[in-house]
Amino acid sequence: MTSAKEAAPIIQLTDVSKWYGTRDKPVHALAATNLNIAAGELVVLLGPSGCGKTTLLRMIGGLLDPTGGRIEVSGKDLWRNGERQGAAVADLGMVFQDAHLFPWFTIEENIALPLKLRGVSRTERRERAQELMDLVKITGFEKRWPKELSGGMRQRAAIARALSYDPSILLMDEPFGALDAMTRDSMNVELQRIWQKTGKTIIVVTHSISEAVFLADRIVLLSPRPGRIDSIYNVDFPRPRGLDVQSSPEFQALVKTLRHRLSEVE
Ligand SMILES: Nc1ncnc2c1ncn2[C@@H]1O[C@H](COP(=O)(O)OP(=O)(O)OP(=O)(O)O)[C@@H](O)[C@H]1O
Repeated sequence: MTSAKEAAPIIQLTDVSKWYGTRDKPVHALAATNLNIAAGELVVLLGPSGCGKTTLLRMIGGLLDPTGGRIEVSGKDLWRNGERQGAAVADLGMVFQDAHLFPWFTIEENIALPLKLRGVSRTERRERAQELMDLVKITGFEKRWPKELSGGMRQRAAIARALSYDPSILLMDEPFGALDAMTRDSMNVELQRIWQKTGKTIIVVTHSISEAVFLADRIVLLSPRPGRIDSIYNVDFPRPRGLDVQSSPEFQALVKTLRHRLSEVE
């Protein structure tokens, strides 16, 4: 049997780079970067502030055009002549640090909004929203307003919304960065469960070393000025991982290795 890592990559970056034009001088945010991500992988982008994690994630998500190189998603070019290609974008869902729910829509309406924009019928939208609320465990809150939910529940709703049109890939930029430590821990366990249940490919940006080690199949460590991939670490702890794994000597050894490497590249 072919393992996920041997199969054709679902995301392929070839010499992808980014310069930002600014009033003083251009900023070289990301040097030519090559990276393949296999279908079903959970990859974490880790690195110090300003190393280009968000820039890289936004380029993969089709929110930012690369200055150079090629991004392929599910075998399709994401950008062609500076134009974003809809066929590739359809396979991508995004979750940000802030849930970005519309306050004037109920939770169910927020989750189903991408489907409404795609012309999906009301009945089908309801069914899909219900299914997703079950998946992220917020069933019963469909008629509530976003302000009535806790931060963790709002992020669950944001994950459900990103999954509404069933993309193969979920891109998450510090999704739990604004949550308290305990909620963050439980959300990471939940994310792992959702990932195992759905089989999505997930890329998560984080500053947190322990979050990276807990979640990842692979950790891509970036270094700054300009941003580039410094090193890649495979994380082989068995799944599903419980929070107890964090007290194991192997977990702590990897955290220590990463902390040491980060202090060198910062
Ligand atoms: N719109 C922009 N215009 C100019 N420079 C930018 C812009 N966005 C980001 N940069 C610069 O590009 C570099 C990479 O930024 P990016 O936000 O991708 O890093 P990051 O690793 O996600 O940082 P953080 O962890 O602090 O969010 C930084 O030097 C940043 O100042």
